[in-house]
Amino acid sequence: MTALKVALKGPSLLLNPSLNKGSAFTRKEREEFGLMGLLPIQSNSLEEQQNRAYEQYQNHQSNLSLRTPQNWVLFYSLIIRHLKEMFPVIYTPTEAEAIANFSHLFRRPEGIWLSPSDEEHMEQSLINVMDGQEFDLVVVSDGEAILGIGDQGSGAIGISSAKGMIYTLVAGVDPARILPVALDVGTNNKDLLEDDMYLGWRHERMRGETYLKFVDKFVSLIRKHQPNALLHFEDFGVDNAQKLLDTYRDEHPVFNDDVQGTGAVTLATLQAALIVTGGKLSEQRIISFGAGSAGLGIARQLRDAAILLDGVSEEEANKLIFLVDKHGLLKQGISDKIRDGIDRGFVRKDRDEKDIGEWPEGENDLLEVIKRVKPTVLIGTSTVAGAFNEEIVRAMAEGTERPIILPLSNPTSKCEAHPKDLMKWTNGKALIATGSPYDPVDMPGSSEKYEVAECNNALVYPGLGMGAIVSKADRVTDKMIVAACKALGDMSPARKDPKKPLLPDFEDAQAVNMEIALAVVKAAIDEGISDLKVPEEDLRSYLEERTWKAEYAEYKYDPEGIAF
Ligand SMILES: NC(=O)C1=CN([C@@H]2O[C@H](COP(=O)(O)OP(=O)(O)OC[C@H]3O[C@@H](n4cnc5c(N)ncnc54)[C@H](O)[C@@H]3O)[C@@H](O)[C@H]2O)C=CC1
Ligand SMILES: CC(=O)C(=O)O
Ligand SMILES: [Mg+2]
Repeated sequence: MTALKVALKGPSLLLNPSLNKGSAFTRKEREEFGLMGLLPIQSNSLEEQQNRAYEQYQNHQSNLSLRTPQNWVLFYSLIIRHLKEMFPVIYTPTEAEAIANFSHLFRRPEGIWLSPSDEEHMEQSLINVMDGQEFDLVVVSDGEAILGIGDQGSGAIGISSAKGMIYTLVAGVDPARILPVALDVGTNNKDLLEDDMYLGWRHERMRGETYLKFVDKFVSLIRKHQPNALLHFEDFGVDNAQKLLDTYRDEHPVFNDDVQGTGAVTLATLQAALIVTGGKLSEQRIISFGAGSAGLGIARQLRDAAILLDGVSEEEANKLIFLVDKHGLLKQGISDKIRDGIDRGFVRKDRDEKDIGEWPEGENDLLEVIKRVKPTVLIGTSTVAGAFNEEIVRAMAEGTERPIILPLSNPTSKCEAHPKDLMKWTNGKALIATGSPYDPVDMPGSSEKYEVAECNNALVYPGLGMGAIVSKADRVTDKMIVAACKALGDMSPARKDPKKPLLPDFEDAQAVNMEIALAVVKAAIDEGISDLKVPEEDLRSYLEERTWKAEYAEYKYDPEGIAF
């Protein structure tokens, strides 16, 4: 193996998470890099370091200490070794707690914060953090709708970081080539504004034209300094998520995870469930409870898939979906309460399909909608914990043999239902997937346990993004997303055995995302938006060669070598 040329020495090397090996520096490296005396005398293997770190992790009072790692190889290799156990700690549900307490837990900076109060320094701030380096990926959040915990102001950096870490863990995007960004545009979260320790801009959240101009300046600077970087939008508020995606998606490779990633993972889940129940997508009656970024993203993805796969018209496809938000069913009679930006095609007529008939005047709640629609699929992205209660679920189970129920709100404390209750109330008939992880649950009438699939965009976006990065596609297109979706759906364990979970386990997330990335690269080439000239049979090894591995390289000092 050829040695890596490294330009940093002494404490600067130990403080650089990309190059730091901690106690794994060899005696030879310690002498060459001015590290003698800066580390205890023993030299460890990566495995020995992992064992120590795991012991510390197990003994630690709080899992929140896992933030801001000081040695990336150790950090990522440890999590990969215990993926299933540790994934929820760096992601949902623990990440929500870490973000909510961001200003209290803050120790070391990560990524970059950009704020309107320092707008004149925006370009220089980016130049400072980029330090002449090229990035493959920029993950940005403005913190308005973090998971289901709402406005978290400058704590947004936590979700940008976590989503970036998952790109590395699951798809092998080089962590040194990922830039997490928080757009600190103020907050309307009173608790934060009243907290003396709050580290963000103490200002009400910026809205309207000034907000859009600020974001536009940021996107223009990214396009200027990092013209090839994939721009991933995360946890923007519902009024901005789709708008920003529509504004930039034809200009630059951009991706909104809550809209597109959630749509993709949910479609893959549903396709697997339909193999078990034996129906076509276009024959379903689907209720999407919560019509925000995720709920609408899912509705659009399902509608588009019904058109593409089952050949139905757009009008027919729109009618498959019943959107229920906080004012009940979105129907003509409550038009004044329906947010701008919701596709009018999803708004139901006051007199609906034959067997549904006239909707009662006023607001029609979820129970009313369930009783009339007799849905086969119920999806939750409402952030309302326990919304799928016993009455609702039993009413659904009366109208369909195998109810497909997907309570997707995160973190666990916001989930619409606990899978064990769904199993109980449907007498073991429900097909379930959730947004956060759950332990297997009892199945009434069976000695076996039901493994609940985790229907979280993290199972699909890393491979999708990696595919976009490696193919150097100049946009992220619907066809690339459909390819990702299909690749994921094809790997569903339920396809082979209906008792198995609807999606592959997160334990297998790396292998799964390799297939997704491959499918996305092929789709980009087929669509003519990638100039990659690699024969199809070599694409897998091409992709593997570009996958970052959590392994140490041997170092050799060179003043012209790498320093980041
Ligand atoms: N499993 C997954 O992969 C994903 C899960 N999510 C989860 O979905 C939830 C929503 O996320 P976003 O769509 O980004 O947020 P959002 O704020 O854009 O949407 C939430 C929607 O729920 C509606 N809502 C609020 N109270 C309601 C009520 N009582 N009844 C019906 N609807 C109500 C809101 O009006 C809004 O339209 C969050 O918990 C988030 O963690 C989001 C993205 C991916
Ligand atoms: C999974 C995700 O993106 C969310 O809960 O917002
Ligand atoms: Mg999200």
